[in-house]
Amino acid sequence: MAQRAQGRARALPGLPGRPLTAGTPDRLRKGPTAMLDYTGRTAVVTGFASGIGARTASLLVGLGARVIGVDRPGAVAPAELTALLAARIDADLSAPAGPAAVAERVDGPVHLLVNNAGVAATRPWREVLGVDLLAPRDLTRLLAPKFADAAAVVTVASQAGLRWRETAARSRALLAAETWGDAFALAADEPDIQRDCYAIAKEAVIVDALTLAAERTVPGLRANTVSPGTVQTPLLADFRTAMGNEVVEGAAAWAGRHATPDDIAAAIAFLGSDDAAWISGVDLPVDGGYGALVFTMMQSAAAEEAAR
Ligand SMILES: NC(=O)c1ccc[n+]([C@@H]2O[C@H](COP(=O)([O-])OP(=O)(O)OC[C@H]3O[C@@H](n4cnc5c(N)ncnc54)[C@H](O)[C@@H]3O)[C@@H](O)[C@H]2O)c1
Repeated sequence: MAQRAQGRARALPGLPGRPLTAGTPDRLRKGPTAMLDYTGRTAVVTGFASGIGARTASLLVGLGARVIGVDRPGAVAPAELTALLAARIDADLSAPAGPAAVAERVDGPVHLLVNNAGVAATRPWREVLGVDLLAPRDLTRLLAPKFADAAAVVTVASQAGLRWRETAARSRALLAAETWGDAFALAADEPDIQRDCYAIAKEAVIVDALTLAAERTVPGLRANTVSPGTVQTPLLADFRTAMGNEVVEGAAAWAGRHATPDDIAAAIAFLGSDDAAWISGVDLPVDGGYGALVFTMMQSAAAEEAAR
């Protein structure tokens, strides 16, 4: 497998600051007993045309997977990456017909679904709730009949969803909405949801994975999320607009850099692999430790407050 991966490694058009390479990073090439063996596995990656999704798709191909890439109609993907895919499905995941079309067109069995497509709060709140929350929720369930016996879903959440434990009741209410219209109606009455739509969508996908793991709604499915801090992708410019440069650069200044798409793709590939067979219902922060810093700062602030 490692040899095959090595054979496929070649340069793809770059993402900011780093060439995109189809293949396995050196640190993952460990010979015939290598971890992360995706030989004979099929993975569906949404938002594959750019950033974290592009890197994840190329890494999974390098690890032996048959990868089906999903992105919006007209999304421009590196041609070399598209050539490595088993199939590309064009679907707009900002409307309920999107996940339904993907589930219909995917040919299974599917071993891994990576719900990665996402937009920032620079977009209208309905679009953010659709792409970042309702599409992953629906696609995971609609693909259920096509999942292999032991399958995994990894959804890309965010450090912005850090408060998911405190806000789980709101997340559950959104997740319980039968139709997208019902979810939008709920949000229409809550200015908070509209204002913080990105963070709220990410909190909810973490709670959704936890619920899938606990309730075994889709039998045999392991469900996990990864929560990146800031990542050097085209979306970072939108986060600068939505959150302000200071917030975006603050985390990177502390950690020494933004994450690269490689950092996130490696975590996704691990959680999706058989090597993570006993891991389900976990949100994995991939943020250089920044979340830990925020937690300890909050603890200190609470202790100071209590001492007053
Ligand atoms: N970049 C960061 O700093 C960061 C931080 C935390 C979490 N994330 C999350 O990582 C994921 C990937 O983001 P990225 O940074 O690689 O961004 P990106 O913009 O490079 O990639 C996002 C991909 O999603 C696709 N997409 C967007 N709307 C879609 C739609 N309606 N239908 C189908 N596909 C659609 C885009 O075409 C694109 O290919 C997102 O879920 C994002 O929220 C990113």
